[in-house]
Amino acid sequence: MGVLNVTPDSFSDGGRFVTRDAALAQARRMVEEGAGIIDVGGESTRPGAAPVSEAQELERVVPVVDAIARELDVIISLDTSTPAVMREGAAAGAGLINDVRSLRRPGALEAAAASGLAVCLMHMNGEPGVMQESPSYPGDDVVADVQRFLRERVDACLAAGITRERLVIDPGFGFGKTLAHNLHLLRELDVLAEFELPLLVGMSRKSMIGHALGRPVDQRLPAGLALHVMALERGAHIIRAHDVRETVDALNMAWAVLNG
Ligand SMILES: Nc1nc2[nH]c(SCCc3ccc(S(N)(=O)=O)cc3)nc2c(=O)[nH]1
Repeated sequence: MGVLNVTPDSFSDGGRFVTRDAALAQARRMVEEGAGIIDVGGESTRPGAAPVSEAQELERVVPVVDAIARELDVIISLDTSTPAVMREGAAAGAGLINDVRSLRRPGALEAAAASGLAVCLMHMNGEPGVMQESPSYPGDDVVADVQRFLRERVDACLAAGITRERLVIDPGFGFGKTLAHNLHLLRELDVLAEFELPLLVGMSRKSMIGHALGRPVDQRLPAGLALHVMALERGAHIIRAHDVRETVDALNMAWAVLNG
């Protein structure tokens, strides 16, 4: 899954792909590099990010989804929590709703159900504005909290008529988690196999690398590849990354080892 931020303030590539043509060119490049999904996000959900209006998010996302759907043969994912973006993005040709808030906003569950699209449910502790301010978990057991949260969100989707074959789950690395929480979560990632659902992870350029190695955002690729290979080994099916070419090679090499 290639990351396409169409926001001016994204944490690692803010402002580079705001124009529709620049976004389409980047999507084309990621598909050429081997991306099977393009994740289009119009709201930065990095820690401390400013909220974005519905109109702004629609204006950023929908034209880009439309342009990609017209030109490229790739699954388009909507990185959004906004019902109107889910509706308009689906109409424009998106195939997956990737909601970091797991359809908890008013109207989101209904909009996702009505869209017929696949849905990724992701664990987040708090909201982006405050989630990294001393994150904590009952009994300091982040894994149990992620399992409990995802079970609850899966049940909410099933109750709303979103069937299991449309669901993807994600532990939400970096969303209200300390370095220790993120490392523990990756070490035990295979417990999420209990859901028997596709597993998505995204650790590309995130602060867990900065905290562990002291690397700035633009020097986190090697460590990100290591983390994503470990996630593959522990059962991840979809890897969300900025650097598609390098990630595809690392994962294909690891896959060759694992499957002989
Ligand atoms: N399914 C899914 N969708 C995602 N969308 C994003 S945007 C990243 C926002 C961010 C940036 C930086 C940090 S930090 N504090 O770890 O550096 C946290 C969150 N990520 C994910 C992810 O993982 N899954």
